Amino acid sequence: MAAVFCGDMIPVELWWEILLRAPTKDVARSSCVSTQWRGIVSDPSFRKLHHDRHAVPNLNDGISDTLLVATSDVDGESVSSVFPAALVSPAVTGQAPICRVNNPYGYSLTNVCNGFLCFASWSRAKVIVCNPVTGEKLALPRAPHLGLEKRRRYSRPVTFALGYTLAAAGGWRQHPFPHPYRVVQNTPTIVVGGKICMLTANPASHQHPNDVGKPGPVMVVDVASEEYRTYNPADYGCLWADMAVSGFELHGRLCLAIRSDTEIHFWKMPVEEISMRAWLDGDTHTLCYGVDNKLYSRYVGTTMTMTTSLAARCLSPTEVMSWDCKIRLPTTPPWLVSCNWNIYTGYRPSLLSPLTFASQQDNNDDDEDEGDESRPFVRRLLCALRHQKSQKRRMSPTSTDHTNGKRNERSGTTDRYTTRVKVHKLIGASRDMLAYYLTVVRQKQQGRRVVAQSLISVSSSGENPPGVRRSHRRQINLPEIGLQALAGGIRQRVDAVIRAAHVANIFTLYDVSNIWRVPLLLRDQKADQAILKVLNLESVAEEPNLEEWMARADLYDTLHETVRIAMVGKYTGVSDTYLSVMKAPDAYSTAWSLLRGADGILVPGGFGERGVEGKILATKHARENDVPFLGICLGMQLAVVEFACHVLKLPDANSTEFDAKTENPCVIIMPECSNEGKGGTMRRGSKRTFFKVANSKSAKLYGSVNHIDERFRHRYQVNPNVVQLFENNGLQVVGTDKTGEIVQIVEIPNHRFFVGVQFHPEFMSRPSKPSALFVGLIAASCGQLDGVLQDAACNHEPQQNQRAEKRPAASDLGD
Ligand SMILES: NC(=O)CC[C@H](N)C(=O)O
Repeated sequence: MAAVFCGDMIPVELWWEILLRAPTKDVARSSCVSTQWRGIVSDPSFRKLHHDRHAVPNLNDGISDTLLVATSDVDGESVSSVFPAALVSPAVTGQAPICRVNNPYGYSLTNVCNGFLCFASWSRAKVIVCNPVTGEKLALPRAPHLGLEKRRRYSRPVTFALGYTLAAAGGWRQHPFPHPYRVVQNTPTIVVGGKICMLTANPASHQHPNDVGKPGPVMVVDVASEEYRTYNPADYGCLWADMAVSGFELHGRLCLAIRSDTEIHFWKMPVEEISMRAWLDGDTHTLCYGVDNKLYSRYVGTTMTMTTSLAARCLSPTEVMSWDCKIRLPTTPPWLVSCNWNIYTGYRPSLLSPLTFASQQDNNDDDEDEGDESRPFVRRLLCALRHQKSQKRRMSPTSTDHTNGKRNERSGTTDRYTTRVKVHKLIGASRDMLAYYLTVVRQKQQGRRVVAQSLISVSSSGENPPGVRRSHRRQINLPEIGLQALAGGIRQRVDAVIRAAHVANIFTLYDVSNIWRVPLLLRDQKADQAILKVLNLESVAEEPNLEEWMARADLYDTLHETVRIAMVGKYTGVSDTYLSVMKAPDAYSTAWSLLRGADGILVPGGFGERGVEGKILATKHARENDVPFLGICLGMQLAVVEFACHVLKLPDANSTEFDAKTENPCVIIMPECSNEGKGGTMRRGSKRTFFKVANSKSAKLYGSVNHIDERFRHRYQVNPNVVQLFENNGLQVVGTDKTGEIVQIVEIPNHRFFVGVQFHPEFMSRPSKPSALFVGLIAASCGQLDGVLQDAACNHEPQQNQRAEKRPAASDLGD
C-alpha cells in the first residue's frame, strides 16, 4: 500500500477522477504531461464518460461554443487553423489556434457539429469527421444530397438556390429558389429556427467573389413552407468581398461576421425578427405581405431589378441587422490574412472519438454492388470489422494473441479485429481489492475491455456484508461488464444485488437448479446484448439458438441419482479464502471421509509440493480399492510415483520436481524444459498421442482411433528408463508421443478404471461434447462403463483421427 501511494504515485484511478472533472481542453493538453495521463485520456471509456459529463451546454460559455476556422495553403497543404472565437467576451485579444488540422486532399471544411469538424468534397462520396481536440479523423459515407447546394446558372445574374428537404415518404425533394442575387460563397449553410439563411452580394456592385462591393440582402428560406423571403442589407459601414464575410447562427440569432484587417465586426438579427411580414416571390414576380394577419400579394413587374428595390422598400427597418460587437482578430501569421475563414457555432470541445459514428457507416458505400441478397449482412459485417479494425489499431497496436487475422490484399499486412477481453475473478471480501482495482484500470488503459466476475458470499438472510458492498462499488465503477455470483444457497436476488443490478451491465448469478441454466439466467438479464454492445459487435451478432441448451437444462432437472467424484486438490472450493484459519486435523478427517464415500476420484494437474502427499494417498486408495480414478498431468505423474512406492516397493521414488536427489526418479524434467541456464519453458499446446494398446479403455473411449490430439502444459515426464519395470508389474503405457519416448497415457488393465494422462482433457472438453475420459470416469463410477464403451465402439465417427490399426496385444509389448 505504502509503495502505491508514496511520492508521485497518486493512484491512477484518482487521476482518472480528477481528469474527468477538468475542462476538455485542459484534459487534451494534459495528455502531453506523462504516458500515464496520455493512457487515461486516450482510453475510449474515459472519453465517453468525460463527454457525457461535459455535454450539458453552458450558454454563458460562448467562447467554447464558437470557432473561427481559417483555411489556407501551407507548403502546398491545405491547413485549417481552429481558434476559439470570443464572441461574448470581446476583450479577448490574441489567441493561438487550439489546433491545426491538415485538410484531407480535395476536401474543405463544411460544418461543425458538437465536438467534430466535418469535411466534404463535391467529387467524393465520403465525408470526413474530425475531432480537433484529439486530431482523430474518420471517413463516413455521405447522405445523398444532404444539405443545401448552391449553384450558379447561366450568365444572367439569376441564381438558383437548390434546397433539399426530406419529404414524409418520398425521400429527398429538390426545391429551386430562383432569385436575383449572388450567394456569398464563403459561408456554410446557416440554419436559424428551421429557416435557411443565405447571405448575398449585390450583383450590381460585385459580380465575382473577389470584387469588393455592397452587400446584398439576406435571403431566408423557410424549410417547412418552402417559401423564401429577402431582408434588407444593413449598412455595415464598409464594402466587402465574399472572403471578408461569414454568417452563422449563435443562440438562435443570425449573425454576420465581417472582417477587416485587424478586427471582426459582428452583426446580429434576432430570430423573432426573421418573421414573414413581406417577401418576394421570384417565380411570379409577386410581392407578398401581411397586414393584420391577412396576406396580400401584388404583381411587381417583370425585371428583377425592380422587384429587388420594391422588396427592399417594403421591409420594416427593424429587420435590418443591428450592431452587436467586435473583436480583435487572433494574432495571426501573415498567411492567415488572405485565407478562407468562417465562424462555426454549436461546437462543444469533446474528447469523443469519431469512431462513435462508425457503426452507422452502412448504407451508402458507392463502390458496393447492387442486388446481392446477402449484401445487408455482409455490409454490416464489414462495417463492424472495419470499426473493430480501426479501434484495434488505435487501442492495442502490439497485441497479437486471441485474434483472427485476415490478409489485406493491398497492403499485404494482416489485420486483426478482435478486442482483448480481460476477465477478473474476485472472491467475496477479497483482501486484494486495491490490487484488483489498479489492475483493472491498467487493463483499461491498454485498451482491453474488462469483465469482472465476482463470487459473493451472502448469508441466507440476504445480509450484505461489507465485502459485498465493496465488491459492488468496484464492479459498478470499473469494468464494462460485471458478473456477480452469489454463493450460500441463495435462490433469488438479494436486496443489495437488486440495487446493483439497476446499474447498467452488472449481472447477477444466483443459485439455479442446474449449471445449464446459468447462461439462460444471463440471457434473461440481457447480458449477451450488453457484451455485444461493449465489444461493438451488435451489428454482426445473430439471435442465439439456445434450444439444445434449454433441452439439456430441462433434462438435467429430471436426473436424480448422484455420482460422487472426489476431486483431490489443494484449492478446496469456496472456503478457500478462509483456508488458513481452518483447523488442519479437522480438515484432514473431513477430506478423508469424503474421499472414502466417493464413487470416483479425480486428481487434477498442479504445481508445487504442497498437497502432493494427500494426492498420493488418494491415488493409493483408488488403486487398492478398485475406485475409478482419473489422474490429469500431475495426477498421472503422482499415480506413477505411488505405483513405484507401493507396488514396486521403492520407498523414496519421487518426481524430481519434489525431490531432486531421489535415488529412484520415476518422473523427471523433460530435456527441452530443463531450466538449467534459465532457458527452461513448458511443453504446451496441442500435441498428438498415439495409442499403443488398441483395446485399452482410453483407446476405446476415444472410439478406437489410432491417435488423438489433446493439449499439454507440463515440464516433467515419466522417466523412460523405468517404463519397462512399470509395464512388467501391471501399469501399462497405452499412449505415447510419436517417438514413443514420452509417456502420455497410463492404465492399470485389471482395475475397473484407472487412467492417468499427461495431457489436459479439460482444455478441449465442451458442454455439448465432453471429453471421452470424463465420460469414462463417471460411467465407471456409476457402474455403466461397459455400456459406454460399447456405445463408443458403435457410434464413433472418426473425424480427424484415423481408425486404429490393429496394434500388437499388450503381451507382445513385454507384459
Ligand atoms: N500442469 C501440470 O499438472 C504440471 C505437472 C507438473 N508440475 C509438470 O510441470 O510437469
